[in-house]
Amino acid sequence: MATFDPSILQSILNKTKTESSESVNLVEVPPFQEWRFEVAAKDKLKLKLVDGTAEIFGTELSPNIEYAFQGSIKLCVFSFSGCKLQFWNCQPLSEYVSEESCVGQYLTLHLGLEKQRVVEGPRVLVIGGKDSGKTALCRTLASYAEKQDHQPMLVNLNPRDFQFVIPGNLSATAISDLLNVENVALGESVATGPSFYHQKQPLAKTFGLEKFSDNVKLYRYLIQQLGKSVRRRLDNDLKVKKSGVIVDTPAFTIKEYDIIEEIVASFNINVLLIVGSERLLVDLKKKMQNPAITLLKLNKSSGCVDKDDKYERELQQRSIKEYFYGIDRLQLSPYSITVNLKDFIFVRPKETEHVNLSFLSGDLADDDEVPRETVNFKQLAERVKNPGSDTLSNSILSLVDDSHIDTLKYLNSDDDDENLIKPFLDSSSLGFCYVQNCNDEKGKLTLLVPSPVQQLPTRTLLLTQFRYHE
Ligand SMILES: Nc1ncnc2c1ncn2[C@@H]1O[C@H](COP(=O)(O)OP(=O)(O)OP(=O)(O)O)[C@@H](O)[C@H]1O
Repeated sequence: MATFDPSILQSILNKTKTESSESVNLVEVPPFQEWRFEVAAKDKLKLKLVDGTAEIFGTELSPNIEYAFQGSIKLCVFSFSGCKLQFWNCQPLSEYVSEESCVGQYLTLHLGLEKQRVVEGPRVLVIGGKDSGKTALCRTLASYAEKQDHQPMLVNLNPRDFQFVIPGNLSATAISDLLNVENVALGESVATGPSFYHQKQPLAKTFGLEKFSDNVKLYRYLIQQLGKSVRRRLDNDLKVKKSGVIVDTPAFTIKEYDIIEEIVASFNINVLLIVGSERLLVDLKKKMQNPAITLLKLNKSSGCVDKDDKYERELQQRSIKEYFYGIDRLQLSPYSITVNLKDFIFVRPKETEHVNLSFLSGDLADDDEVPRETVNFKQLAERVKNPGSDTLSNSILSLVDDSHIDTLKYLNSDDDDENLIKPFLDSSSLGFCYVQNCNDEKGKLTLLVPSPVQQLPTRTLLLTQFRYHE
């Protein structure tokens, strides 16, 4: 007969996760630890904070409110004081409580940045390897600052990512209220309609391509343009200026040093955070001689999950869906509008051939420089000649703010002058629409737009590389 082992009973009693009924699970998160979970693509996990305090990447959860996390999501709930969470509706793909949270480190960093928030707040640039937790860190820092009544500018320079906009954009948003943890794009914007929280108004420059390397010159030009707009905002809004700027980026290596320099100059960066790569820190220290910039290395969280291409595409499609249709708790009603093709100017970014610079042993080709005065706009974007269903079907279009451009002049001419491209690239996006149907015979285009409009607020549509299928 088997003997009773008291350690088994002890381990059952110690287990932090217990099934309190058939379908509702309880997780206990000890202080300074985090519960990491992953939800499968087709599932929806419901979650409630039933005791203590908890946050997701810096955004506090409200007690006893039901949160829904739609599939394909990898997150963690951290607690400073310890908490109890209930979850139900589906079993996560994986879940565990980890003692190895990086939040203590993020908090120390936040307190350091907080000291700089006197007249002009810190301008922070976050760089690091792919999936090293750059976005999680930026979200956390922005949320902590917001909690202390600041309004930091959260800037996203990763065109594969999306913050209050859809993918393909470089954006800057003043964070004036909680981020929406249920929404993959962090929340609704003024363009999409109602919101739980104070609506965010992202400033977006449409890049339109998926990877920054698809057209480095255009990418760098838009960084300069966004930097200018952010500086204007800081000059006109003392609260935002005092709060500072937090810049999220794609995975750069030292080979992209010229782009890093471009960002540093455009956003007047004074704190450079390198996540998880000592090598990158050492290389940057060698190249960056500016004493006004503080370089700091942060550890990569052991919770970071690799996002493969398929997963990123799923998230991108979801962000587009949520842009038009909202989330479960706050469903939006987009509108269809039919317009004449001939009434619009279509511009699209040019995809340039990928140049492999790795053979240059870390130094960049001179050709890659974008001297500010001598940009050749023909290399950045082009006018779409004869737009029709073959080019437009299912595409995502950016509504370019052309209020200051004499668009009639361009509509009535086939001119491919490079001066034509510049004003459009210098403009911001007013929002996005999706091509539901393009009737070549009738010359009509049916678009899905987020808000009800009699007519589109622009005559210029920027055709992105992104497609959406309902
Ligand atoms: N502590 C954590 N626990 C669980 N999941 C986490 C944690 N930190 C990050 N993640 C997840 O790991 C993935 C990678 O993190 P994140 O997107 O922040 O990295 P990134 O460096 O910004 O990625 P990219 O290089 O694509 O820009 C994301 O799905 C994120 O939600």
